[in-house]
Amino acid sequence: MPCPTSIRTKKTKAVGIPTIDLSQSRAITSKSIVEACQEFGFFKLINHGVPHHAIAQLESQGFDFFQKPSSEKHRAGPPNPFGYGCKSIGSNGDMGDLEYLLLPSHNPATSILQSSISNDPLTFSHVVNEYVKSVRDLGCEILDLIGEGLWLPNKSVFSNLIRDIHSDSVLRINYYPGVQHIENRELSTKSHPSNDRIGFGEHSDPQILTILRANDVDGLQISLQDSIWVPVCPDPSAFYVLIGDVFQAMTNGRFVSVRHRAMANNSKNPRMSIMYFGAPSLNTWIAPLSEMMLPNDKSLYKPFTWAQYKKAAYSLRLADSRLDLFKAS
Ligand SMILES: O=C(O)CCC(=O)C(=O)O
Ligand SMILES: [Fe+2]
Repeated sequence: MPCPTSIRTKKTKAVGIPTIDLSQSRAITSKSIVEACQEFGFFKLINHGVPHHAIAQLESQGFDFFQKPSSEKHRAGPPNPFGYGCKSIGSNGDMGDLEYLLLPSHNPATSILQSSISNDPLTFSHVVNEYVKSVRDLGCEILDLIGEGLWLPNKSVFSNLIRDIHSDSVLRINYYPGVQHIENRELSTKSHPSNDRIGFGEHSDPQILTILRANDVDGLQISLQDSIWVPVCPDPSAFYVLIGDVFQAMTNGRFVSVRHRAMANNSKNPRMSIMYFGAPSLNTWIAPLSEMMLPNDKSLYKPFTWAQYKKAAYSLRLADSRLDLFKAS
């Protein structure tokens, strides 16, 4: 499916995927980010200020790891809670050819894990820390802009959640091998790769927000209110921001957590996406902010801690609407 130049909103006007240019004035960016979060729960970010070398070095470390023989990669797994995983062992609705690395974002990975991922664990750890710090700062900036755009008395109310040293944020690197690899394997089972295989099934991210960066290979698709899947053109110089379920709950449904999926890779080149999932600490209570409610508004969600949400969310199938579990009656 070719990348569209425009998508339809629920008001059925055709607009482009919202693009936020962080080099513009704060007043303009904060207003456009809030609009994008309300309408799509998704936007593209350009002029984001994350140094090119921080991205390039992590991408290169990722490729070095995923190109290792399978037996070596499995030494860094299973991802319990951090390390290497592959979807052939997943059973919650996602399928296809996907490998991944899950890494902590506040405390460095254990040295055992680092040395099972890289032959140069010190460099690996330095590269991951530099990337995480830059992207967390970017996440705080976006959340502060949202606080300003919503005219909140404390504009840092959201960013403080991911600044917290106990924040449960994580870094995930997904790897979708190129078609050559798939053909070799599938030929032996006499089937052929098709254009509609799913790499990572439909879902919304449970956290506050996700900051995603991918290389120049198609794959990511977002679903709009009318359930049409819209392919997102790859742009390795940009980041994509996805609103998660916790943000939808804190804004009492004013922001929407975007449903998305990644198609299996039909390109010759591997696809690599890197996600920073910004999350509160496990014992943070999540409930709609009073500032998000008009006097007669009812809270749409029952309060929950992030630990409760995580546990409940991961017990469901990936595609299920997990926030429904905490709908107020
Ligand atoms: O790999 C991608 O582009 C998306 C993956 C994703 O949605 C996730 O890891 O939550
Ligand atoms: Fe996701």
